Amino acid sequence: MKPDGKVVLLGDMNVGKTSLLHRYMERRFQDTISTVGGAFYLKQWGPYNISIWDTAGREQFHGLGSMYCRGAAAVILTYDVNNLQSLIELEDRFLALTDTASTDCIFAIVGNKVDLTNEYALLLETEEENRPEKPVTGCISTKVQKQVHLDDAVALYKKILKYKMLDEKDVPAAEKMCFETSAKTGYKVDYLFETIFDMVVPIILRQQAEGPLQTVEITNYKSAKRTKSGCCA
Ligand SMILES: Nc1nc2c(ncn2[C@@H]2O[C@H](COP(=O)(O)OP(=O)(O)OP(=O)(O)O)[C@@H](O)[C@H]2O)c(=O)[nH]1
Ligand SMILES: [Mg+2]
Repeated sequence: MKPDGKVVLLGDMNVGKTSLLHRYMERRFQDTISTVGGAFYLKQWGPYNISIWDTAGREQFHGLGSMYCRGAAAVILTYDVNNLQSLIELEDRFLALTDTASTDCIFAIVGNKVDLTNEYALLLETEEENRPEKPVTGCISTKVQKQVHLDDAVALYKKILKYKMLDEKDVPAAEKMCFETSAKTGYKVDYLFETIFDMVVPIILRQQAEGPLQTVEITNYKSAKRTKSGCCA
């Protein structure tokens, strides 16, 4: 079975791409090992099958990135809110990989590991209804000042629009496409993926109306046979 649409997670090593996807699909957080190559999950969304690709952030796998992005309907650019360099890398190293994505690809910018910051308690209070499954306890002494603020992500989003020569009027607003998450606690993880899936549906419809040419995916012919997740290291 061929997926109807494709979502790709990109970002530096250690920012938590695998953990985010794992949290969303498996509903838990556990130790990860640094990703080699790439792997994907299939998510049923209404009548559609969406493949969500987890990529390797390590430099030596960089060349694979544009292959994974081929025909993508959405790209989730992920950084670590406690690591400014990881945001800079998105612009310097990862943005160009999205040249192979679908022409109407949507972009989300995600700052992960927000649970480690001293702002997290406040975020929880103001987002009462989005509380994680389990309240976070302890570790207060290890909380740190956030290094990257939402404004920085919004600024990057605007740079992406420039790079893609898109008009702000024609795309979702920056504020809507910049997220802060915690794969560890689950904070905003469902919200992130489900917002993206909803936005991907019209792109799938458009891709299907235009025929398969634009979305041919060499990468998953073999592994797509598997129902849950595959690996093509
Ligand atoms: N506190 C905290 N730790 C996290 C979070 N997400 C991931 N981590 C930890 O950060 C480390 C890296 O997470 P991964 O999910 O493997 O990172 P990755 O982006 O997939 O890294 P590569 O596969 O090398 O590109 C692991 O030790 C995770 O347990 C989070 O939301 N909060
Ligand atoms: Mg990984």
